[in-house]
Amino acid sequence: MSTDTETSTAGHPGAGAAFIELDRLEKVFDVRRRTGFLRGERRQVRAVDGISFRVERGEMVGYIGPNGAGKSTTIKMLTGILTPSGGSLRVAGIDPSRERTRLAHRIGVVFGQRTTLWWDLPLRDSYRLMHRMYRVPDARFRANLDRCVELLDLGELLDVPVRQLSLGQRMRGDIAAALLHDPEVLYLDEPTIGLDVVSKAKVRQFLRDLNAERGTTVLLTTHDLTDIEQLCSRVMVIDHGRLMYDGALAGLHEVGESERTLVVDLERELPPIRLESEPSVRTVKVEGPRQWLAFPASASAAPLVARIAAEYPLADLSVREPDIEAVIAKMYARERPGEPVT
Ligand SMILES: Nc1ncnc2c1ncn2[C@@H]1O[C@H](COP(=O)(O)OP(=O)(O)OP(=O)(O)O)[C@@H](O)[C@H]1O
Repeated sequence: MSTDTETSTAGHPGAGAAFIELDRLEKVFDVRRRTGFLRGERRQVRAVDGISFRVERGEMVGYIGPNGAGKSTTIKMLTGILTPSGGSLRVAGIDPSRERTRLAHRIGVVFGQRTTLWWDLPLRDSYRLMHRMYRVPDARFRANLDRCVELLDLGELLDVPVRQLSLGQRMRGDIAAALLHDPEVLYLDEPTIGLDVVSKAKVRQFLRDLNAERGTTVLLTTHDLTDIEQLCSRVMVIDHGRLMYDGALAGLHEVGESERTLVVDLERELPPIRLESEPSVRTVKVEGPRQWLAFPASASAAPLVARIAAEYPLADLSVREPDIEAVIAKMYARERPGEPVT
């Protein structure tokens, strides 16, 4: 880990500054649009519109919102790729856009949709290049690589060119690449997108262990609320560049009145399920022996499943999580647009 003196004071709760600190951060893009021959108009897009928050060292925080909400723009400013138009920003006491190279040694980034690996090289060679680029001491590099190879199950893949890897294999390869230089903070942009259930579970378990064992701070962007549920004690929701909510996931479900759906397969076609003891449960759709029941996302599915199993001939069932867009749409319906809910 780094011996930088700034971090030793900046990272501790109560010592004044948080590990990541945004104060009324803004990013405005100038966009030109052609409206006709030799004619165009200029427009400003406020991608990030006065966002303030603090993240303490070792926190795992979800950063979610619909498409175009401003998540990637925030992460790009946190890494120093983009310079803010207004407000201020510090990561480990460093201003990212001014000292991007110094910060690069202390952060790791994974973009689910793009790879930082060399397409034509085997994973092993990409890692060797990163070893040189980040000037990681040999012993530390080997220890980090061995650990990632073991926990992310990369042993068989090290000599395979990146372009031949499946999406899940490539994602695990990218996560390892982001961690070889021992970053103190990891930004993950959709790390489980397109992965199957087994790969998702593997990635989530790895991130949990990383956070518990090394205290790595994690900021996670995802459209999958299960990622947040399983990894983050705190979630921030943004929309139209503004912070709409900052708190526990359960609180978000309450504020958004979001619902999960229980998909029930009965052994035969029956009238819509009615549970006298569960007034908050509604049967929203029936198709042959399959029925869809909506229930509050903040409630546990277990008692509901037990009731159905006791009263109906149950063949199979599954639970569907609400999607982020639906949760936020409901938040909008209740709150005035643009105002943080907490
Ligand atoms: N380089 C750019 N030039 C102009 N506008 C941009 C640029 N980058 C982003 N934007 C705009 O800023 C807004 C926020 O985009 P951003 O990529 O941060 O959203 P996002 O929350 O990451 O969305 P997604 O979930 O789709 O990745 C959008 O309206 C987008 O069109």
